[in-house]
Amino acid sequence: MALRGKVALVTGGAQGIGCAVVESLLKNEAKVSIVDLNQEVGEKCKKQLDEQFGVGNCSFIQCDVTDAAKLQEAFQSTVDQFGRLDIVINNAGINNEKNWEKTIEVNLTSVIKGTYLGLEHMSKEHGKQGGVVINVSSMAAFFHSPHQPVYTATKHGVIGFSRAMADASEHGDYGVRINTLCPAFVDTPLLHSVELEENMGKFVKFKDDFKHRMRKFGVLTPSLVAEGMMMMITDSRLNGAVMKITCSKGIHYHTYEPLSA
Ligand SMILES: NC(=O)C1=CN([C@@H]2O[C@H](COP(=O)(O)OP(=O)(O)OC[C@H]3O[C@@H](n4cnc5c(N)ncnc54)[C@H](O)[C@@H]3O)[C@@H](O)[C@H]2O)C=CC1
Ligand SMILES: CCCCCC(=O)/C=C/[C@H]1[C@H](O)CC(=O)[C@@H]1CCCCCCC(=O)O
Repeated sequence: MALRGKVALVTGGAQGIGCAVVESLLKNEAKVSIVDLNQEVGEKCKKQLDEQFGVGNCSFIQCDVTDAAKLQEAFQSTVDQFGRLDIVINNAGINNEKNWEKTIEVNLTSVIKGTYLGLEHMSKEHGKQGGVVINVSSMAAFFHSPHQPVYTATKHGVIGFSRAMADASEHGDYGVRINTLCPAFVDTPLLHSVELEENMGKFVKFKDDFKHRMRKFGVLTPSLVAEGMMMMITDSRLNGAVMKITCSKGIHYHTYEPLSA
């Protein structure tokens, strides 16, 4: 599955799921722009990937995705450096019920902005060649919980927005596929935030329920999530798809009732 000649931008690409996806993209010969808030981790990630895949195949751009101007600059810098844009993965996300406004900004507002910026650089309505956008939601959009009310809301929103935009792209002949990824628990640093009062506020008292669900449902590896991501990137039939990844069923898709006439 060569992606030679294709260019990808991954937000939150410095660690966790994003880093696993960046590695998969590089393995398949894409060029990748890593966009992440964390300067130290991002530079370390790029150094490791340069050693593994050779210099010149990926770039790191330190950027807070909630800073609209910086995010726009990151997209433009990617196109300036690699000459085009074909794949956008809006992956950056946080889990903070105390600063819940920030959670909405990162997990939903910035996914919307990243999708629109992707269309600016990929859509046929802008004279571009087309492409694919993958927005990262969560199984929290299907199994709500008492300790992540705003995180849950943002992940519901990602699905609704992405499916509506997929329809808009089809009706508007944008040539851009827009799909959603919904992993269950994944073994990344984000998972540990549920233990912290600074993240969860008053909801931290529900952390035992969260940990019970982790034991019950299991914890995925970032590499399996990256495998699902690559499937949605390369399968040109998929637009408006909602991929679920769980320990019990692996990689599968949510099916929706067809719109009644
Ligand atoms: N870990 C899990 O159990 C699950 C995670 N997800 C989602 O997957 C996505 C990735 O999460 P993980 O890899 O687990 O988390 P992580 O915390 O390991 O990585 C997230 C990355 O996003 C970056 N980031 C955070 N805020 C940012 C901002 N404002 N601007 C730019 N970069 C920013 C961080 O620096 C970090 O490198 C998130 O959207 C998360 O909600 C979905 C389901 C399960
Ligand atoms: C706290 C940051 C990481 C959050 C990871 C995430 O998205 C968790 C979602 C759980 C939510 O908090 C409540 C749940 O039960 C969600 C996980 C649901 C997994 C269902 C698996 C079902 C199956 O295997 O059949």
